[in-house]
Amino acid sequence: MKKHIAIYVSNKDDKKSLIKNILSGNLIESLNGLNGALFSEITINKFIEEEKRHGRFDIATKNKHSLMKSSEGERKKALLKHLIASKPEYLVADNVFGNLDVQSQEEIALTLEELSKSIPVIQISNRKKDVLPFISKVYRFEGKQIIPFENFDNPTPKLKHYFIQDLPKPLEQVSVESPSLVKFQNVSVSYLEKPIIKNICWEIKTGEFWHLIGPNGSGKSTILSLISGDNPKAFNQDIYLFGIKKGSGESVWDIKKKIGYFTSEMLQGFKRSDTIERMIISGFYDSVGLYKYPNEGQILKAHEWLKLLNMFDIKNQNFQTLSQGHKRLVLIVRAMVKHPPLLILDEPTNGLDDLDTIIFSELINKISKESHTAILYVSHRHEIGLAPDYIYELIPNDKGSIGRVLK
Ligand SMILES: Nc1ncnc2c1ncn2[C@@H]1O[C@H](COP(=O)(O)OP(=O)(O)OP(=O)(O)O)[C@@H](O)[C@H]1O
Repeated sequence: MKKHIAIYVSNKDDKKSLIKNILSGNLIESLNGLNGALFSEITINKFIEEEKRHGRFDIATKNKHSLMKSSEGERKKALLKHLIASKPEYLVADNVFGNLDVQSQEEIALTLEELSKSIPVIQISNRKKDVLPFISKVYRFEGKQIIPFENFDNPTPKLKHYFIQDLPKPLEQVSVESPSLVKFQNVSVSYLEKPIIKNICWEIKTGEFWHLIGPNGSGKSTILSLISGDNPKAFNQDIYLFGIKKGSGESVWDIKKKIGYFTSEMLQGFKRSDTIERMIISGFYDSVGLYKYPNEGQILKAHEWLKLLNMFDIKNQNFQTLSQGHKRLVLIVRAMVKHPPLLILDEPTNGLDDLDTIIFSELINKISKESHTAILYVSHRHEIGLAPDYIYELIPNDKGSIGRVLK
């Protein structure tokens, strides 16, 4: 029998160096000299870069799309197939279930279990419940070594109120024409004759907290791009944003002013170095990075948010020195600092560890309770403790996904 292990990492650990050390054969002696493959978003991003820069399409998804045009789940499944075909001698599987719907999680777990019969699988996970059933031993990454994780089954300790202070009030209220922030009336989208969504009717009103769910490829990102992006498919559709019909004069820029946006993808390859304080202030200007001189009111407001995050004392520290979990909190506050009417969180907990997820949920619940901002949270995960008011579900269908309100 092969020895399959999991390495449980927190967001404070240097996962990249862990992966590098495993693949170089330095960390796990039995893998030394073997040819390993990496199943990770890191690998997907490398292939996407190849598509963009050199027009190389080494991996095609089930729908024969390039990775760039595929949904997150489609990319992941295609990558695993590609890696298995390359016959590696072991597999490092990182964040196995991130971005995957329930059915795809089961499929990938089965594929990995099958693979584990012929080669060793080294799983890297920051969620206890994600550890694969065939794994025989769990380790932690400490310093430059891995050590057995004693008491792995003990539950993550409960935190009591990480955020003590009230949510800072808005500096000035962003004005909207109507309490109806997003309204879709019979919206349908197809790509190259393939129907994606069909007759979607949905409304998000001021202050509401929505969770958008649906299997991989059901059209969640498509819906987001109709709201916040410049997806040309939005033309000639009955889409109303902040009370105004989309395409009737408001620029993408006008719309973006009213939306705070965070996706975990923002952290991938984000190299900009700026202080934590300046990162937050940049949220007043809808830019990542600060190119203007902020006024005193903005600086003081940013300080209130920094105090809420318990980061006031480190406000001049480089953003890049923060852990993955703390970087997320800063970027969510950056999206929220101007109290936008709508805050979009696209797969915000992908890659977040158990403890930081609890803190994330507390912040989002607090924003929902103590502000007028509506929240649109898009994720496959139902995080424990996170309390959306409503769930909107996309249900795949040959004629395009249909939608329904679940609660
Ligand atoms: N520009 C495009 N051209 C062609 N097809 C596209 C394009 N963008 C998206 N698609 C297809 O539309 C479908 C819906 O994709 P979308 O990304 O909206 O799904 P999703 O629900 O967000 O999936 P996931 O949970 O996997 O991220 C997918 O089959 C995808 O391949």
